[in-house]
Amino acid sequence: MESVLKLISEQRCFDGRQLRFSHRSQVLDCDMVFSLYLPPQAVSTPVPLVTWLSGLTCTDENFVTKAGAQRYAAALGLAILAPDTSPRGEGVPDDEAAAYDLGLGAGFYVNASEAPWAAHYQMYDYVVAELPTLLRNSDLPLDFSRQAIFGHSMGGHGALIIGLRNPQTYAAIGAFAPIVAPGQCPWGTKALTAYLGEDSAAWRQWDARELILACNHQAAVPIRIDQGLADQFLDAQLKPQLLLDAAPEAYPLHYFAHEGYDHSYFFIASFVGEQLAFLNTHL
Ligand SMILES: N[C@@H](CCC(=O)N[C@@H](CSC=O)C(=O)NCC(=O)O)C(=O)O
Repeated sequence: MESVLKLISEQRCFDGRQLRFSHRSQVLDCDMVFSLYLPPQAVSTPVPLVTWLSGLTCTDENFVTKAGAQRYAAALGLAILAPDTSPRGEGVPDDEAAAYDLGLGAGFYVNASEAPWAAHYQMYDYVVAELPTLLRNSDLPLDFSRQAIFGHSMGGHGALIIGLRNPQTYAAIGAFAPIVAPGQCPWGTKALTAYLGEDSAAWRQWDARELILACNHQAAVPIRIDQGLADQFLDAQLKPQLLLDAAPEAYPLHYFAHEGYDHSYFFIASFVGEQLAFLNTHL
């Protein structure tokens, strides 16, 4: 049977393979592209899968080209899946003012319920269900019984909500400078209002702070957060203290604050090895 995943590029990297695929997405109703790093170990055995979610304005390529994660993934024997951050293409709506924080490049990893977004902006279902199913149905050497998820900023929010809502799938969560309470920051309230409507009760299932307040701590998924203290978005958008205050003392939430680091991929590249090592201890 012909694969629904079309390989569009392949590069050798740290003795593994950096791959890029295109495919039709049914849930997003558009064509999509994603990246997948396979470490050298994948030649002989299925490897654990770590999903990376990028932030506002990104495609699948920002992480692949800027984070320097492949060196660590190769050493640890981890595959890294990097999806895009929103649906794209003809007919997919964007913000009327083409703002960077809504619409294209800003899917927020939620399932939109409001027009005109709902027809395409179903990024939660895409990341949690459709993309893993496509990978399972391919012949790629991935071990789906060992998965973790991490991300940056909007993607850190995505990793937190997806990991917290699916403890049976993801063994650990990592986040760089995440939006921890989208219902309490300008980026989040703008996006959730557009995608989910004015009623903030509908936002709770998409808000990491609300999820950690409500979660069953017997099934707590370990979390590592890295946050730069020179991050330009720290006080207005990210507000990590809201999550730290909401989590019970016993929750396995490990928070690392880093003096002098900003919001950029230079920060991510500086600590991606530590994040992957943390995720790997739970796989
Ligand atoms: N253009 C905006 C800021 C956009 C930005 O900083 N995007 C970050 C993620 S922010 C949260 O989700 C990012 O990862 N950018 C891509 C990159 O390669 O750096 C502005 O100017 O304020």
